[in-house]
Amino acid sequence: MSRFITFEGGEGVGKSTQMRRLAARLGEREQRVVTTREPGGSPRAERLRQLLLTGRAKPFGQLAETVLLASARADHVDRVIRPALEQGAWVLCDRFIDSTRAYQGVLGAVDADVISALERVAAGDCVPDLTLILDAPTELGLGRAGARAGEGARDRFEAEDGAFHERLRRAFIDICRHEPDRCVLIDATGAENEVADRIWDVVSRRFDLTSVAPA
Ligand SMILES: Nc1ncnc2c1ncn2[C@@H]1O[C@H](COP(=O)(O)OP(=O)(O)OP(=O)(O)O)[C@@H](O)[C@H]1O
Ligand SMILES: Cc1cn([C@H]2C[C@H](O)[C@@H](COP(=O)(O)O)O2)c(=O)[nH]c1=O
Repeated sequence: MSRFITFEGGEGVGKSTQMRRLAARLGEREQRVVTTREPGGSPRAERLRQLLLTGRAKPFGQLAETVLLASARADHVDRVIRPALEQGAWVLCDRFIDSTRAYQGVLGAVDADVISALERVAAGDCVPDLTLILDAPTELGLGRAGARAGEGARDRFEAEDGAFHERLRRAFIDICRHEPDRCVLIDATGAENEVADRIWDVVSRRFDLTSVAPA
């Protein structure tokens, strides 16, 4: 059984934090875990991440950015995700296909057929078994992200206005509604421990780990 879990949601909701928490919990149960992220995750894809997040690719337009994201994803899947799954590891990934659907598809108005075609080319059969969509009021997520980065260090999406982030939140909720078997909406409000417990509840039930005690 492959175990590919992705973390999705708006800016600053706690995806990276919760991915680390879940990795630690799985590690305590002697599971082999690979954590990774998008855009990036492999050396070549990390170079494309720099282009995208600094805004240097922005003048080329939304379609070109979407193609760059797909190129980065193809390398990441081929070199990191698929090999790890084939070796029996759990793969936890901070953002994946749903971020492209939400940011480039819904917010960027790139045609849904183009997004789907690029998704098939880049990810192929590497579809997540479970996607945790972390949801919180946008001001909470942006506040957390701002406190972490300092105002001057926001990336180009964090710097978008409130309406952008509300639409983004709605886009992720809609994705969850359309794919209820794969996606689970997680209440990301409250303390880190509380959110981690909500996630563990979902993961341990889904993958039958409720009776596996920490080593
Ligand atoms: N439940 C929580 N309560 C308070 N602070 C939190 C919580 N979860 C995460 N944080 C803090 O909020 C900040 C953002 O968290 P994190 O980087 O995990 O979010 P993210 O969703 O991965 O952000 P981004 O979308 O920018 O990648 C960090 O400083 C983190 O320590
Ligand atoms: C995978 C992916 C990501 N993005 C955007 C979303 C975020 O603003 C950044 C990544 O930054 P983070 O701090 O690592 O969350 O990239 C996107 O627009 N499209 C995508 O497919």
